[in-house]
Amino acid sequence: MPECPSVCTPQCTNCDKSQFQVRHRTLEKRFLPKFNILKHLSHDHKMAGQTLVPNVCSVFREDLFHDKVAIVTGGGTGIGKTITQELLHLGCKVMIASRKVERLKKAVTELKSTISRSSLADIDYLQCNIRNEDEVKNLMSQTIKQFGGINFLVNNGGGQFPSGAGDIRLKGWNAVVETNLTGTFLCCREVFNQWFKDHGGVIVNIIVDNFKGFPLMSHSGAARAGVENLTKSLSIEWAEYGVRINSVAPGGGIYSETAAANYANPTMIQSSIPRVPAKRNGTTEEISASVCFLLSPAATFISGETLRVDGGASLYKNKYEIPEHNKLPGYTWEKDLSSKL
Ligand SMILES: CCCCCCCCCCC/C=C/C(=O)SCCNC(=O)CCNC(=O)[C@H](O)C(C)(C)COP(=O)(O)OP(=O)(O)OC[C@H]1O[C@@H](n2cnc3c(N)ncnc32)[C@H](O)[C@@H]1OP(=O)(O)O
Ligand SMILES: NC(=O)C1=CN([C@@H]2O[C@H](COP(=O)(O)OP(=O)(O)OC[C@H]3O[C@@H](n4cnc5c(N)ncnc54)[C@H](OP(=O)(O)O)[C@@H]3O)[C@@H](O)[C@H]2O)C=CC1
Repeated sequence: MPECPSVCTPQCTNCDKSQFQVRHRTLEKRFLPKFNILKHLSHDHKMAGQTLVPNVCSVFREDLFHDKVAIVTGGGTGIGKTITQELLHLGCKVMIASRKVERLKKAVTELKSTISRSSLADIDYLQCNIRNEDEVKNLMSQTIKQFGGINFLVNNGGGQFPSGAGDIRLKGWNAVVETNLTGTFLCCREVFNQWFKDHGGVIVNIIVDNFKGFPLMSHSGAARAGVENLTKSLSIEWAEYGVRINSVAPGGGIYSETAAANYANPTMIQSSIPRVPAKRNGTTEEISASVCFLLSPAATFISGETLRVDGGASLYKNKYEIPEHNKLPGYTWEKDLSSKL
């Protein structure tokens, strides 16, 4: 066990681990190759009666976003939750939004307890299915009412299911496209119409590493390619209103329990490791840092861009193995003429 880098925090009331030890185990857990080992690490650690929330350790200065308001869709789980934690740590007020109220409530209770008394940070949640236009309109208007405006929108909510393209039913295709492309568009349009048009603001869209196609998730690959192009169009259309917009494309598999739970085989995300030059999955913290960078004044000259955060995976091997076959024969005039004889 390495030495605790910061002030030691209380012991867990269920076992004898310190908060730092638990944090260390949590990180270890992310990189275990065999998922079944997780059962040995799964009890809920409680510090002074509360479920443990790991310390945030941002590379950015603590007051960076102290006068800012952010909306993070899908902010109650996985990558979105880490982004929310880091924004709060940097003094931001954050509204998290998604479909499942229980998950949002739990995240708000956990994360509220991490905000120090001297901080201007605050967090609340709103139920919002980003596919529903009225709910998206309500998300923007309620956030403005509650926090006095909006500076940042992080379009993180999204997802898909794995399936060969030949088996995707229209309803499934529409569900994925409406979630990832239409949902992102609705959030962008509404934040622009209700606030950014008059006050400016910054948008970051979370997409995926689809740069070599996205086999077995073709619906999501197509929808996210749409978001990447939308990012470019809006960066031009809305520049004169003081709006910047960029995308972050996580790749190589970013481990979180909720992300893994979406796959029938929860080791699916780990299975991408051999195809990542960095030879590991990414962390939610690595995605969050990129998002905070793009939201920050360090990125005021960056707009319309997609930042790949993938340990080099998008430049390396495709995850899809093609079996040996002879179904795509070459064309020659000789063969063509002989077939006509
Ligand atoms: C097999 C190998 C694959 C390669 C794996 C590589 C892995 C490493 C790389 C990973 C990169 C990306 C990771 C992530 O994105 S992690 C985050 C994942 N999180 C989510 O995906 C959560 C959100 N997802 C969803 O909520 C849903 O998937 C969906 C977007 C579809 C939401 O739609 P809705 O709530 O409307 O869903 P419904 O359940 O009502 O379904 C509507 C129709 O969609 C079809 N469907 C849905 N699920 C499946 C499924 N599992 N299999 C097949 N079809 C599905 C179906 O037609 C549904 O309608 P019916 O039920 O009436 O038929
Ligand atoms: N983990 C990874 O390896 C990668 C993830 N990504 C993308 O990053 C984003 C976050 O994923 P991750 O944290 O890993 O996984 P999670 O499953 O934890 O996050 C998905 C989030 O999106 C929310 N969401 C889904 N559909 C909707 C909807 N219709 N309206 C509002 N919110 C919605 C979910 O909340 P709720 O269910 O409550 O609605 C959930 O909080 C996703 O867009 C994902 O596709 C991209 C590349 C790789």
